Amino acid sequence: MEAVYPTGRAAPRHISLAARRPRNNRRNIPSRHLRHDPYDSEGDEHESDYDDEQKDAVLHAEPSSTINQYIQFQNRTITFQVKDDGLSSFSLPMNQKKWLVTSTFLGTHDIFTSLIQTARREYLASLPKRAISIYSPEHGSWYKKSTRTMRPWDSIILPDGIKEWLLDDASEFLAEKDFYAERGVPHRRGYLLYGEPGSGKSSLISALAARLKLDIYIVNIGGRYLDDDTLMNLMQDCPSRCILLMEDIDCAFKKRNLPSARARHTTHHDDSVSSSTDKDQEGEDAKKEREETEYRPERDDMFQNSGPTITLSGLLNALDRVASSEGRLLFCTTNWKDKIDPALCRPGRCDVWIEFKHATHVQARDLFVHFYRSRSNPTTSIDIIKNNQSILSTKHEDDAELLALGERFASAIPQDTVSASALQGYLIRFKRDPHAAVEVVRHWVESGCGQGPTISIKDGKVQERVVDEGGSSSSEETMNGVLDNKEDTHGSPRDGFGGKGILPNGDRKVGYIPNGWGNGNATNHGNGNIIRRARTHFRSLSRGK
Ligand SMILES: Nc1ncnc2c1ncn2[C@@H]1O[C@H](COP(=O)(O)OP(=O)(O)OP(=O)(O)O)[C@@H](O)[C@H]1O
Repeated sequence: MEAVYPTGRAAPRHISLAARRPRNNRRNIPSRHLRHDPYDSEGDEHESDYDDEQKDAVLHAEPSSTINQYIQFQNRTITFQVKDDGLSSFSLPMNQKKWLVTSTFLGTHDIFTSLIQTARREYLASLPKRAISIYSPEHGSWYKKSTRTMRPWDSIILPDGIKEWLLDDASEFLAEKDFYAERGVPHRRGYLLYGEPGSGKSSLISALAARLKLDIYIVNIGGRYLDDDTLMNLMQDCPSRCILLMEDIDCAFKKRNLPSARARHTTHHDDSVSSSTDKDQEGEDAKKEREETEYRPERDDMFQNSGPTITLSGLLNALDRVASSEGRLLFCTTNWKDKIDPALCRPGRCDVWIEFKHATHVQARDLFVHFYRSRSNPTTSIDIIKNNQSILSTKHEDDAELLALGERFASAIPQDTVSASALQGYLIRFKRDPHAAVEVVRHWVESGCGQGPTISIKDGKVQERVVDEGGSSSSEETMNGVLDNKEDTHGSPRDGFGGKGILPNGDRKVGYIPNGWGNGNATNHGNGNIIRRARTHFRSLSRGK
């Protein structure tokens, strides 16, 4: 819908709204015709409202062409009248243009602008939002960087009802604007999500944004081109009803001083799992640790001197000032809570602290079930492979079977030692074969849960990390060696894995399952088919299928 203001007249009493037919089912709204007030208390008047997904919407706003219609708006009567453009009735419908003429008495054109804005806001609010927009600062203003498909809420698997609690809390906060106003309390709420990497902090924020239909404004407070004034302006321009995200907040003011790689490693796995005596691995850990904590003068100085940076007090001011947008949800994330200045996460700034840990048994099971359950039909498990045949399971019993497999999978995962992202990475290797995923999970756990890449490509060579019965080893193939080797998926020595791992009976060694680094301690399950299937999946992955 386009607002066309009659020109050459002061304070026009009527205004024409041209209702255009959508081209390719897309709505074309020239946003420059509408005023944008970033401080509008309703808040969503950001021009981003004309996002791609919203252009798809078709607006039906045609009253009868024979009868005038009247509405009351802001204590004025507004008349609607449809007029055609005078073209012959023989012209094709797509060439005809209709005009929706609105008029009122004793008013100014402002009432029409207000009417359009109100109608648009209510209309957009009623649309099912299919994507969230991500904004970040550029040249001191917010710019839309991307549009993300909405992450399904049920794809986030957290223990103890955390996500349900968060949803309730955030929804209640958004609905209580008046409650805050009556008590003179700034309508702002802050959450600190802290804990293990890959435990779902960012994913939860995306899913919450999708669920509450909020866009995300990400500010990297450690950014080189951000100073206190710019940050203040950004906070003021941030619309109400949005999520303001500050990731890795511990990195903002100090040089990050990571604990040693070894310390990190032991938090991921219990001693029995992580007590690998693999000297190479130890050497690599030590090297990595040195690299991470070493002081590198040129690099640090370069960053410090290359542009303005924000100060802690600048950040606190920006968050607290009256001008700072109301109704926004602030989310700060960190892997190292203890490194954050207490002033930043005190109540009023970060009111709620949520700890994220490695996966519990229940989480591991639910992640498994969710992963293999079809999205389109939650009671249908996809393509479960049985006896080397791919079948589509549709019965409810299969759900029970999936749950039983999930229990077996979870029982192999040590409690609170493996991140949800590591579990997800493991399951992706067995995309369509939950049975294989269950069969070999113990070996994956024993070998250190796949720390590091499973495949690395360096100097034109594909290096696969495999675990052997005798301990860790790796095999190398040239790119051609792997890619040329297409005919065999059943254990020929020319299978792209160096021809190792064949047992006398022709089965694969279990230790050759794609499982990651470290000492395998693998044993033979005597289930060659499972192993072959696992390897076939793995090979497909390595070919990028
Ligand atoms: N609890 C979870 N439920 C579902 N998926 C998860 C969960 N935790 C992690 N994942 C998956 O792992 C990946 C990484 O998760 P995410 O980025 O949310 O972790 P994070 O805690 O923000 O990590 P970091 O602290 O390193 O930024 C995502 O692809 C996500 O799908």
